[in-house]
Amino acid sequence: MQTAIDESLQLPQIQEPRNDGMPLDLDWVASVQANTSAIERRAKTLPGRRSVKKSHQAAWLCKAISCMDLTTLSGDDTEARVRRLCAKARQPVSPVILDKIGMTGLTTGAVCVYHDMVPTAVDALRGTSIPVAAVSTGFPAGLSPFHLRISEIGESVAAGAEEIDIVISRRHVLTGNWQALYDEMKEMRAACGHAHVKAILATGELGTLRNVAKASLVCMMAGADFIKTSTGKEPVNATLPVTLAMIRAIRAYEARTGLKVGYKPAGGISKAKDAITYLAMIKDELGGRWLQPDLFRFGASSLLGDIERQLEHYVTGNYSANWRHPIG
Ligand SMILES: O=C[C@H](O)COP(=O)(O)O
Repeated sequence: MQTAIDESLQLPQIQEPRNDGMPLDLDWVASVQANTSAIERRAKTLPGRRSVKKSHQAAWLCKAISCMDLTTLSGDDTEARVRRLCAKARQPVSPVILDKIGMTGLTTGAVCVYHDMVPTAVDALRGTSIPVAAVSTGFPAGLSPFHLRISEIGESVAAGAEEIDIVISRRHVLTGNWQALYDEMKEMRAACGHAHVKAILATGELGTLRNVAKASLVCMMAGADFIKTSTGKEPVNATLPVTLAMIRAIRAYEARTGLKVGYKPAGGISKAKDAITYLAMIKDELGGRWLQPDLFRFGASSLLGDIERQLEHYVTGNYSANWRHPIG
């Protein structure tokens, strides 16, 4: 039993130039449109458009794992929980199952934790190439004093985080203060240094898809390596319409600058079939190159459990109980 790896899932990873951003182009921002009803119509058709079965489905699910920021962001996180999460990131699926589908060396794309847990995660992932992502800048509201948000980034990087998920000030979007958003993002990107920065837009709090598209563009102009939908703490987190608005902004930015920016839907993605819908949408709208962990991540705390159940079903014909997958 071998996974039929679709060619697009296996593209050799080419090192992309980092997005260093560009001067803020307010005319471009002002011209951004988002046709909400057309986007919503298209998003509705997506779940039924592509049906992948059996070995192809197993391959797509392994791809989803390799592009996952396995996350714990709870007030009651402990070092022990983070160590268990990291063990899961190293070996996300039982070796017996992976052996049966002919897959080796599978890990998650990263582990994502609060700043306080970065040293524990770095220690637990030593000897692997799995990066630690830290949510910094007063996550999730992003309303702590700006100088503290900047120093939190520096501390997370010093503690070993290679990726920093920052939260933007939603009020800059809601008041149309694009200059303030650009300046804030640019300063945060500079504070990250060599660490890659994911800009969390908190799209559920931005009001309109047009705002989402504009905020995406401004963050990319200011040098975001990734744009990310949500903290997971807003009332509405990742959705397909928001994804379409954001990835079309990524496409427009690449067309204008030649630079590829990554995309991270996060919050509320917990089903394997939803993960496949997202991957298919990315492939359709941005192309197969984006189906690699340097350009695409799921931010998810419970998706891995459902993917494991589906892979186990593929191999054994039986579904395991949820309690057998307590982490991820
Ligand atoms: O960035 C990741 C999110 O906080 C995870 O959200 P989730 O717990 O709904 O999967």
